[in-house]
Amino acid sequence: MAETSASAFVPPTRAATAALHLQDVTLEYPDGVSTLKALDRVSLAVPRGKILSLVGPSGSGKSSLLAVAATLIRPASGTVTVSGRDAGELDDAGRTALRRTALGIVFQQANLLPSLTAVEQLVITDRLRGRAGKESESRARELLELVGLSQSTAARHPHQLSGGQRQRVNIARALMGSPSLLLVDEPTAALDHDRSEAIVRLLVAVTREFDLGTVMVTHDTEFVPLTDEVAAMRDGRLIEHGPAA
Ligand SMILES: Nc1ncnc2c1ncn2[C@@H]1O[C@H](COP(=O)(O)OP(=O)(O)OP(=O)(O)O)[C@@H](O)[C@H]1O
Repeated sequence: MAETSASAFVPPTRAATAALHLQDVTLEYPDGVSTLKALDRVSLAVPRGKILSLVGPSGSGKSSLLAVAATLIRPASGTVTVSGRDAGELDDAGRTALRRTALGIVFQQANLLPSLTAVEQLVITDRLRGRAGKESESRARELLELVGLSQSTAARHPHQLSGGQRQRVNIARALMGSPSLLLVDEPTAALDHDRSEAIVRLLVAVTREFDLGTVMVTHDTEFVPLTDEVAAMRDGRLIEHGPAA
């Protein structure tokens, strides 16, 4: 898939509909007699069609931000809006539905089911959404091809795939639900230099292709300039946010 430039034009109306909008989000954990602020009044918007790198030292709050954006944890205060919907106004069932329809999550470990082929890993997510049939399988095959996996690779089980191929299956699986927001946690942690670069380039390409807002937590600052924006965290606070280049 052809990659477009990082400065690709985004029409103002589309840019105005953020895939993710955090406003004054604070998340606290109990810490002995006091509380620890894992997120301290974080405000951040990620427009559709853009990929943001989230960087910062260990313990700075990156995973906490992803968990709040994924609506897996409710913040103590502030608002989390995914694709125009305020997650704070939804009950558990509403948040689960939001995750299934608007969110794609790529965890650091692929967490693929050992007994399923690559194509089956994608099809099963459609079954969980109450969809099934031939259409699911053809969409799964298309997505696997789009992320660079051949039809024969699509028929393999996880133990027959390389780390980079497993990560590609992981990304394709996150795209099955046609999300508007893609959250990616350390996608290159287990990969060598060239495979890491290829995965970041792939994330940039799918961000464009599917008009996603993508947040990628990364320690690999070398590949940050391939993305659109960078946000840096320290001690639960967003200390910098601007163009990645
Ligand atoms: N479940 C929890 N209970 C208590 N404290 C937590 C919990 N999860 C995270 N923390 C604390 O919140 C802070 C932010 O942690 P978080 O995992 O978000 O950081 P991070 O930037 O993702 O770190 P890393 O790069 O090491 O993954 C840390 O001080 C951490 O110890």
